[in-house]
Amino acid sequence: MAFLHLGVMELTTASQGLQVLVLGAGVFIVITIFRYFLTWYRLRHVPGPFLNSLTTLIQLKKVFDGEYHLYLNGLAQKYGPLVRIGPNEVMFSDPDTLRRCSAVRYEYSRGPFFEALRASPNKDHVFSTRDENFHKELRGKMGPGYAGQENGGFERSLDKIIHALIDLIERKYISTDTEYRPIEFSDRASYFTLDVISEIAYGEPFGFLKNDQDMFGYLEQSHKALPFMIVLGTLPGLSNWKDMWPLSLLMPSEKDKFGMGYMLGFATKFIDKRLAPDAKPGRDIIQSFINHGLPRDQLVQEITLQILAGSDTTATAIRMTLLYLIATPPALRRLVREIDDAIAEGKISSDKIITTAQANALPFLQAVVREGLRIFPPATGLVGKEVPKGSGDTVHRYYLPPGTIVGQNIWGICRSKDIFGDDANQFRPERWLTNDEDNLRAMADAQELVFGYGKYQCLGKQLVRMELGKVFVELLRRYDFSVVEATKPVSLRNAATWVTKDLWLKITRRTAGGV
Ligand code: HEM
Repeated sequence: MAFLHLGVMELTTASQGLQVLVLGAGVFIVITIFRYFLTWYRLRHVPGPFLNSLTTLIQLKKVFDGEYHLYLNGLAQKYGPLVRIGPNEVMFSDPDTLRRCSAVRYEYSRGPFFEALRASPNKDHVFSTRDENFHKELRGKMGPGYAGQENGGFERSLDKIIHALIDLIERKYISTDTEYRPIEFSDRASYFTLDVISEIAYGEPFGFLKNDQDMFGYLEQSHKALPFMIVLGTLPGLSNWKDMWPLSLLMPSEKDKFGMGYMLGFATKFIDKRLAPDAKPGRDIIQSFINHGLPRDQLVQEITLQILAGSDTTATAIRMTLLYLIATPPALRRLVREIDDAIAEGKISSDKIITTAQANALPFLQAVVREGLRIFPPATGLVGKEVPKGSGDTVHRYYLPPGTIVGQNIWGICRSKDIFGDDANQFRPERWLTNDEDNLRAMADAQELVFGYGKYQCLGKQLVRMELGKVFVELLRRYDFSVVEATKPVSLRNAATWVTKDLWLKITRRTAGGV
């Protein structure tokens, strides 16, 4: 009997346990639905596709489709200046709102997307941190290094790598009437920028150009890692998970023999050598960071970030501007004429790499650089900022409660007909030579936003300008370029950043005006 009684008691306890469990699950589901509803309700007045207001998965699909920039711009054209693109995300398409979100005085902060940019689990660099005070402190310490102060500037380093690029072309890729030697220029542009960054950071290039090879499988691995990064960047709630076990195992490690992990390991060894008690101080960007008090671990993160932030973006600017030039003969002819005339008049030395001061004095070259960055912004992500705590904000007459993520449609800004005229979709550097000061100011103010603005503005902007000013002159004074396959000159995918492949070019030596 006692045995039976015990059995009944156990059954009762088990069914009570089950009831508590079911009740708990029920409460959890109700709270989740309620919170979900509240999130949806907060932004119900902002126009946008209904499905987007329910889930971020729609965006995720569009990112994987590879034309995210066109999708976002299409939404802007359909729904207006402010569109709801996710449950807690809106997107704007005008310069004023972009400036507002990044200006010091408006106290917006970074949204969760930025955490996806971490190179190591739980370690932030200046581009990933969401702690506004830490971000400000880092920018203060690194600003002089990025500006090239204290290390004699970037001129010599850039010239060295431009020589390496020319040397590679001369060794392997000059076609003639009798020899056909096409070059896949997309990767070579990345090799160039990766060597620039390593030369500037470590005083030695990685050797991509010298070896004409994807060193440590860096490009291959970053292309493979892209889907993972896309998911993390688009579903920001997941960003923190990747820093936890077991997902943290997928993150680059200093022990890796290839890819970003190898770069991390390389940076660590380099910094340890530099910080050793008997080490001689260098004259480079890292020494500037050290002099301004950046500790060892932070140095490793920042130096790795330079590669992440500065290589593919600048390579996109180089490869796509060159492609637009090839496809626009009047602009190409005018640029080549400007270069040839400058050489003939002694404004550019005939046997040395053009200096930045000389490049800055060539108006059409500067117009080409601006136009290339405008027509094809290298970084097209939303880089969403968060509406400050307190009373929220009002954008385009829509109230946005605190915590709303506000993303930018930089593609739309750069292709705006209101700002750039009816031919905004055409590559036309001549637009920058207008005498209309007001129009020029408005265009320049909008185009500059490809580098962000204010407290978040790109720290590599000055270096990029120098690279672009030099590289086009040094290529075009020597060579003619043509595409190999006119019906599909390049393979492009946009996933907030660009994945570019198969830009096959034929390079021939110029017969006149070269050095
Ligand atoms: C054409 C090339 C480039 C473009 C278009 C570009 C664009 C951008 C953009 C849009 C941002 C983010 C702004 C925001 O959050 O609102 C950014 C941030 C940043 N970029 Fe660049 N970038 C380029 C090249 C470089 C290079 C060469 C470097 C370094 C060597 C670099 C270093 C950085 C850093 C460190 C940040 C973070 C700034 C901060 O957190 O305050 N970038 N860049």
